[in-house]
Amino acid sequence: MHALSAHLKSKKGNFSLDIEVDFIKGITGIFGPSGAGKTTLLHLLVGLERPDEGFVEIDEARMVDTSKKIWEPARNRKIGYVFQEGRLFPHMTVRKNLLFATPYVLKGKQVIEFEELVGLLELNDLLDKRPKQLSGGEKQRVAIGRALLSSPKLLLMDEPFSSLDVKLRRQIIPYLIKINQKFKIPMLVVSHDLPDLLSLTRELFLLKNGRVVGHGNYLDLVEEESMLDVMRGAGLMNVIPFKVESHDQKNGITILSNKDAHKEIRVERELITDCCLVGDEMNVSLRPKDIALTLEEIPNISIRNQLPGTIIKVIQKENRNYCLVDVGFKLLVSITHASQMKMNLTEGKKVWCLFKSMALQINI
Ligand SMILES: Nc1ncnc2c1ncn2[C@@H]1O[C@H](COP(=O)(O)OP(=O)(O)OP(=O)(O)O)[C@@H](O)[C@H]1O
Repeated sequence: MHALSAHLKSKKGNFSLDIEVDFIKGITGIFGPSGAGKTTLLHLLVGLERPDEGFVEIDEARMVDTSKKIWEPARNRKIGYVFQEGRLFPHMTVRKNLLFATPYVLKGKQVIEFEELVGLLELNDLLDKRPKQLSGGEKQRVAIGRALLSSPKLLLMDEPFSSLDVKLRRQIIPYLIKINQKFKIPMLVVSHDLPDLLSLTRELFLLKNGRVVGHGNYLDLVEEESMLDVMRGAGLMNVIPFKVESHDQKNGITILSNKDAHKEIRVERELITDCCLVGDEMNVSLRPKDIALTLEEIPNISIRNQLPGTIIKVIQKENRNYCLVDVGFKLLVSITHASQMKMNLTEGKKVWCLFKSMALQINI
């Protein structure tokens, strides 16, 4: 069963949108440069704009079909929508804002408990305040809570993290992942910040000029030169799932392991006992420019991580080249054109990827 299936066409001035989206479950990211049509797409799905042509189907039910003159208003679509700027009711307290959508939920059908949600989003101390007394980040947390309390079949979020500081992102991102896994609410998240989006999901739709130019797993998409171009300005990043294997207090390091890879891989990170226990799973970011390539392993060097791999793709850009290296999972490495020429880095070549333990950033 498809959570969402839609094909929409819309024209606004010089801008035309013609987009097909289809997904079943999990979290899907929508990434694209400013003006690509991300917000317009969400508006069309949720019912804030009418398409010139097309359909929207949620859990196999047609919400919009221009050929059959079907048009369900937003309130019937069972879509939770978190606006870019939150958009709370200014005259209501946080509690009333949160509870606003719940009367629509049939008794006994509500899947998300108010108390549990308030606790997880840290809204307890805010319940009696009004939106104007809240910071941007607090408003956003309330907006996310309100959307979830309507027990939607689908949750759409437009730049949900833009006003949150790093600490709150770290709290909310794992919560959204948990919500998605626990309540099976599929989510469509729009962002122009790639590292943020990749902390949530690697399943992406890439939008440009009102069209879908790519759809699939981030690491497969970066292999396509045209898609790499769409993503390049937005902070290309490796986001790798790891598990805390052990903490070595004596040497001040934490060992992380990745068992999703086609071979077991261990890396070292500076000790991270403050946030993570043995067994915890997390996404770890590693910037392509923080990885060096060598043609052999280097003993007696302070760089703690050296992973052998094979170059599967070389992408040449003006003054910066990219190598996609299979080390068990795919790593995107950025190198200068001069290094590529000097080391004769070509597809199929065996290399070692070197990165300092400090280059591994714990996202969540
Ligand atoms: N009412 C309108 N009339 C004419 N053009 C419009 C109108 N609203 C939006 N547009 C144009 O539609 C295009 C898509 O806008 P949209 O807000 O969907 O993009 P976006 O990808 O969400 O961008 P951003 O990341 O900057 O929010 C833009 O070129 C915008 O100028």
